Order: sequence, then C-alpha cells, then structure tokens
Amino acid sequence: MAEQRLKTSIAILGSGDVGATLAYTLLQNPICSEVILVDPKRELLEAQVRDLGDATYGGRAATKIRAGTHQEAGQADIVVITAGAKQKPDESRLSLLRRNLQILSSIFTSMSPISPHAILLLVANPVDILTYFARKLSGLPESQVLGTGTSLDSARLRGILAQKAQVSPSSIDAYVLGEHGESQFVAWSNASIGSTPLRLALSQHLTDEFKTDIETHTRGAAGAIIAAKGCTAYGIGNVAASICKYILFDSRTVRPLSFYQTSLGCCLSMPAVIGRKGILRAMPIQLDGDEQKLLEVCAEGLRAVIEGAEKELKADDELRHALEKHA
Ligand SMILES: NC(=O)c1ccc[n+]([C@@H]2O[C@H](COP(=O)([O-])OP(=O)(O)OC[C@H]3O[C@@H](n4cnc5c(N)ncnc54)[C@H](O)[C@@H]3O)[C@@H](O)[C@H]2O)c1
Repeated sequence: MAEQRLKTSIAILGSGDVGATLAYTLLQNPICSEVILVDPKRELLEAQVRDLGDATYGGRAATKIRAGTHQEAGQADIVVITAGAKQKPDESRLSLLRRNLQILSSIFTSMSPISPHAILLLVANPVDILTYFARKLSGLPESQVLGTGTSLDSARLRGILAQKAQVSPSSIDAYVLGEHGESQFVAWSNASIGSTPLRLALSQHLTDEFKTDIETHTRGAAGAIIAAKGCTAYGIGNVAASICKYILFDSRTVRPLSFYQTSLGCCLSMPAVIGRKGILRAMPIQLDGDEQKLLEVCAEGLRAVIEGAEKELKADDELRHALEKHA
C-alpha cells in the first residue's frame, strides 16, 4: 500500500506519433515511476512498448513503460489524451469532431470510475473543443481538466523572437493566446525580454509586417510540418512532458493553457498557474483593445463550434447520455 502511494504514473491514451513521442520524452527525462500506454490497436501498442522499452536498458532508466488498459489509465496521476481520428480527405471539421467526441466518450466510459485526483491533459485536436467536452464527460472538477492549447504555438513564438533578439528562448516572455487554431493571436502588448518590453528590446524590428509574418508562421507551422512528414510530434511531445512535470512537481509555473473560461463560455488558452492540482488559478493579463477584440472573436468562434456539436450530439443517444451523466 505504501509502495502504491509512492508510485507516480502517467497514462497516455493513443500510442500513435504523438503518444509514443511523449512516452519517449518522459523516459529520457524521468519524472514518474511508470508510463502506461493504451491503444485499441494491440499490435501497434505492443510494438511501441517494446521499442520504447529498448530505450530504457541503457542504465539510467528510472521510469518503466508498459501497455495498459483504459481502466488502469483512469487510476493514473495524469491522463494524457492523444487519442483521436485523423481527418479524412474532404471531411468537414464538424464530422471529424463528431468522430473524436465518440472516441473521447468511449474513453471515459472505459476508464470509469476515473480517480477523483486524476489530472486530464488533452492534446488531441481540436484541443479546445475536446477540453470543453472532457470537462463534461469526465465529471472531474474544472481545475483538473486542461488542454495543451497554445503552449506549443507560444514555444514557437519564443523561438523566433529569441533568434531575432539573439537571446535565450527562456528569456522571452511572450504568449500566443486563444484557440489552438486559426483564430489564435499574439499578446504583443505583454511581450517582454527579461523585464524589458518587446517594443523597447526589438524597437527596430517591431513593425506590423514583422508581427504579421510571425503570426502567420506560428499559426501555419504545424500545417507545413504535417504536409511534409504526416504529423507533428517532437514539439508537442516536449511541451506535454513539461506540463506533466509542472503538475507532478507542483512547480506553479505560468503557461498559456486551455481551460474553461467562465466569462467566455468555452475553453481556450490564457495564462494559468499550473501545479499538482492542475490549474491552480488564472493569471490576470491586461490585453490592449485590439487583442481584447481578437479574444472575443476567438471565443465566439469556439462557442459556435460547441453549439453545432451539441446539436449534432442530441441526435446521438449514446453521446447525449454520456454528457447528461455529469450535467
Ligand atoms: N495540441 C497540439 O498542439 C497537437 C500537436 C500535434 C498533434 N496533435 C493532435 O494529437 C492527436 C494525435 O496525433 P497523432 O499524430 O499521434 O495521431 P495518430 O493517428 O498517430 O495516433 C492516434 C492514436 O490514437 C489511438 N486511439 C483511437 N481511439 C483510441 C481510444 N479509444 N483509446 C486509446 N487510443 C485510441 C489510435 O489507434 C491511434 O494509434 C491528433 O488529434 C493531433 O491533431 C495536437
């Protein structure tokens, strides 16, 4: 029993490109006793576990990897959801969303009863919408359900600004906020290098054209990588592993994460303090007038998708019941 309490585990649902890369990152930078991979594709799952296991025999492996069931995953300290269907050619976003919601709903049914202490980290797309529905389907407190949101986009932003300013990315404080998708925006008014506002630190460069170029890059980076290699995995693997560390180490780090915004009626990314109990609190941010408008437009778009999905779900008895269970 004592040993049981000392164990820390991270369950990863989905052993595809993102799930396996996250598992590899967690094995290379150990923060928990065990990583449990879950996937209905048994052959793929076993192969991933064996391949990942081979990376742990070098002598410094503190973390074990194994295949598990949804039921076991539901008892983990952190449950990371990378499980999702890929978009078919010509498939609408709503139809993809419906398929991913069916997967999400079946995951919660299979994990039930989920540990009341579990922290859910959504990675699968559309991450803000799935985070919204995971809140409802899991029955967990709002603070324990979060999505990676724009943390990857923000990491890309830090990388570009660091190159431009010739400083370490860790000295850049700049966030992409809103949707992990088309309507995201950069909170330029709050960006700084060290304690110097970006408008002073990069005064020569900070033209509208420069900002638009950067926004286009952070918004489109994933599409370009997917077009060339079929997925993005390393960046998100690293970002998700860092978020797991902030949670397990109760580090109270501030990051832009997707979580429920009461005043906006949807999940989207805003700065939050993250620790052992998930989202500990929102970190207030003062946006300028234009950014505030962009945030509202972004929330409006997400609410419209949620409303569309909710209408569709009413026609699907199983999903409707799953959603009503914790209403
Ligand atoms: N949020 C981000 O910044 C970000 C970045 C990259 C990718 N993603 C998203 O992550 C998701 C995964 O991407 P990928 O490239 O790994 O896809 P993938 O198709 O390689 O892997 C998905 C895996 O999920 C599995 N799965 C399906 N149903 C399941 C269930 N009920 N339980 C457990 N596993 C199940 C599938 O069998 C598959 O192996 C996608 O939705 C992708 O868009 C998000």
